[in-house]
Amino acid sequence: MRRLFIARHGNTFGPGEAARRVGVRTDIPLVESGHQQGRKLGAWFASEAIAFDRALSGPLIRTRQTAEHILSASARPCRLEIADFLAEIDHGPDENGIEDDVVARIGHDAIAAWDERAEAPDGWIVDHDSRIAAWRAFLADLTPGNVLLVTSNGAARFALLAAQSLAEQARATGRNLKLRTGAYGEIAQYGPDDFSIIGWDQRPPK
Ligand SMILES: O=C(O)[C@@H](CO)OP(=O)(O)O
Repeated sequence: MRRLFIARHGNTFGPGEAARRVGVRTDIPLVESGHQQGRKLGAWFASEAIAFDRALSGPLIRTRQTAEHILSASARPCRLEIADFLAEIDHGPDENGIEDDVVARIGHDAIAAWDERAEAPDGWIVDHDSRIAAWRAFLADLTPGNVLLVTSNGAARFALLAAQSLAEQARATGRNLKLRTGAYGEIAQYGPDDFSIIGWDQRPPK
């Protein structure tokens, strides 16, 4: 069996700072609470005796820093691989825009379509088919073990659409595709299209 742990990086905005739609063109580091979230994920996986046989991160600094925190808490840390398919999307005219301004431009329904069905809002640059193809290529490797993937909110959701059994489970549970910062999803893989979503958007307990 293969267990996939798909984590979103920690916070990139400090207390009192307005959240912005940061994408692939906005490479900002974690803030202090984001470092704490990374350390917390690492401590949680270590406490659950989950060590990783493979670890991948998107190229952005926020994902790499989070992955490094997780691996440094591990009893058996593996090498961190940088994987382009885990890179964040491009928010087009909304890139690095304050969330309230983005909502004013595209509306709540467009955000809901993105979070529920990965339908990109007008102007965002998201190659839906290539993203699904890249996740499929990754899921075709059935080597048993635990794999950590640290990525961004816009990129992680395509995992749930890349296999029929995952998409069906996500639909059946009415699961929102989104991950909060410092949260992760766990997927068990038993065969080429035999998956079980164990959890999604869960954060380590307090
Ligand atoms: O939700 C998003 O669109 C972005 C944040 O604006 O996510 P991430 O920070 O994970 O790139």
